[in-house]
Amino acid sequence: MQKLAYLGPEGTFCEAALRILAPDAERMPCANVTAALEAARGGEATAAVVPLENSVEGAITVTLDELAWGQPLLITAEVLLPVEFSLLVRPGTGMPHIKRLFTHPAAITQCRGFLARELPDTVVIAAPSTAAAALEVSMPGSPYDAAIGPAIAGEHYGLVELASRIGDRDDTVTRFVKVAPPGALPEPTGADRTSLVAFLEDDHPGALLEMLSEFAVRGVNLTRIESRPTGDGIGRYFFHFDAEGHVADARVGEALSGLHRLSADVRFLGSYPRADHLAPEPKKGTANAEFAEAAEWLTWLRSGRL
Ligand SMILES: O=C(O)C(=O)Cc1ccccc1
Repeated sequence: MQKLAYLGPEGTFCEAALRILAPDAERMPCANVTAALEAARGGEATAAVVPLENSVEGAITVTLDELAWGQPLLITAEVLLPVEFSLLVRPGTGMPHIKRLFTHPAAITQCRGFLARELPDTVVIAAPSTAAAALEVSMPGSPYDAAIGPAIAGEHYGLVELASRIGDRDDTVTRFVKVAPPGALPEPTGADRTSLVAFLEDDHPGALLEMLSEFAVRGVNLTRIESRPTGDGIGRYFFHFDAEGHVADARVGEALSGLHRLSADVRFLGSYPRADHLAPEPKKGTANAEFAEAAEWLTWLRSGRL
């Protein structure tokens, strides 16, 4: 049976995502994203499930950075989870009692409107996860008066739901990914996504444009692009790309070869089925059969037997 490390403790959104991806897996809750990924790297877990991006706030940067550095891991699956936030308190706590609130930074940014409107004077403190915050608030003598998290975390830790659906938008979706040590890639399904990281070999005008052109000229659509600091000083960045298609697709494979020619430092983060099952229609001239036909034509030219 597979054992999946995830951002714990019990009751996180991450656990809900894991249950969708692998209902029968053994679960290994971890204190943070780094620990979950380390468990997958070290073999204590088969794989890890971690949050990657959010439809309102964008990237979960700790995940992007952890995947870019250290021992390589490959994304093998993704899931899109609608997230609903609840305000969770110990029984007997009312709104006026909430002086200190504890929750995950992604929940803080997605409940900004509610916090400004209903709890303008409350001090908001970042927690390792929503369920870690709920667990902490449930402790007698906790320095925190409330948590924001999934209703299920409130139930699990004996808290009361003082308000529900407090997110700024009620259609917020978080994308979680399953990552495993390098191994066989998931088969192409026709509706896939490929993730990678590219470091600039030398900084010059148009360096990013050159990278983007590798995708553009082959009709590969990007679904996410992110720049992250390398840590080597102000102005030094590397890039995350999510592209439509599978590395087994000629257009994606050729775009990756093109990137490799531009920069020796390209980290492949996997090709895996899209959770939304959207299968893009390849642009004219970029289908696998068209690449194969063009390669045959080139072989013929090179043979000189015109
Ligand atoms: O803390 C959690 O429950 C998580 O899974 C991370 C998170 C927090 C807020 C929105 C989406 C994911």
